[in-house]
Amino acid sequence: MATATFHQSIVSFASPSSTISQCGFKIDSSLSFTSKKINFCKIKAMASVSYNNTLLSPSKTIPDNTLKKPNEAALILIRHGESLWNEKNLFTGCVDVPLTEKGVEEAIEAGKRISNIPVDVIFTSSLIRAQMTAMLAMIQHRRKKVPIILHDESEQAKTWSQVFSDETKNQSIPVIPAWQLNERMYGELQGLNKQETAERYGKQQVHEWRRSYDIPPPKGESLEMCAERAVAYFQDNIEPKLAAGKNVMIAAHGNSLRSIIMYLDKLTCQEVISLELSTGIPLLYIFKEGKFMKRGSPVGPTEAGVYAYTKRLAQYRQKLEEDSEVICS
Ligand SMILES: O=C(O)[C@@H](CO)OP(=O)(O)O
Repeated sequence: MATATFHQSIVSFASPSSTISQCGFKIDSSLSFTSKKINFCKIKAMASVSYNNTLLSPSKTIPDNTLKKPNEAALILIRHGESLWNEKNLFTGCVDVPLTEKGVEEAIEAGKRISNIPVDVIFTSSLIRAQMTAMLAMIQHRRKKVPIILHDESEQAKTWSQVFSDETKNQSIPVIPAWQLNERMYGELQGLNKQETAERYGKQQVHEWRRSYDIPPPKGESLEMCAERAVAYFQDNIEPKLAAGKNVMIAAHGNSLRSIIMYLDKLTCQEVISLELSTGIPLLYIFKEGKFMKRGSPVGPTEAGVYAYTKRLAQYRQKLEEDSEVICS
């Protein structure tokens, strides 16, 4: 399948897992998503209209790097490094667990791989494993700008975290946490061991909960429901930044990123099922003239291939264009 071939070198296997805490929404209200079926084909059409509109007024800011050209911006996606529950093979979802030592190393390694790619703004989920990953990765960056988490949960939080030097602000990168980028809420599976759950309910059932597009785990979110909030957030808050020429990094989770990649790569509901993301592997896209172009995953900061549009990717893109009529049900 095209998806599997394409992602061969940059993505891999499912990892372990997760509980409830800071999803930013209540289970009941999240379940109301089920009634609103997402139609990616429709979203795609709407998105290209808005890209075109936005690009009529190019960015006014002067880029401070060589990669950026008018109407062009880099987008880096990174799944958090291994978490303590990944290590224990527990369903994690929105439970807020930190990285393991290996996860810390993965984040640092990811940072080295992207250390030559400019980053103007960082979006993370509200979960610590994504935030740790973003911070550790940025410490490796060549520009040595300081990533600073923006706290806008209250007026006081905003006021008390103000910076009063323009020079210092210039040497900083805003980090915007958003619950919409959180991992898929795994409902009553959170905290359960994946292997034991498969033994109890059957491999097939657990595979369906984990990888089907529109079947939610008990009292949790399906990928479709996760996509509904993650893609909407991406369109409303991240695309405008890219259209304005800002280079963006997103540190998030296996499933919130799978849904965003589904949107960026125009994957069908069938194709996204076989898309797996490894922990701590950065993926680079170039946003240009209203389109997202996948550039692969930098193996090292100077890897030439990252900056070229490879034949394989071109063929994949062509196939996606040919298949663009596929309707997601
Ligand atoms: O447990 C989870 O939250 C996720 C990611 O680790 O697991 P899965 O691979 O089943 O999507």
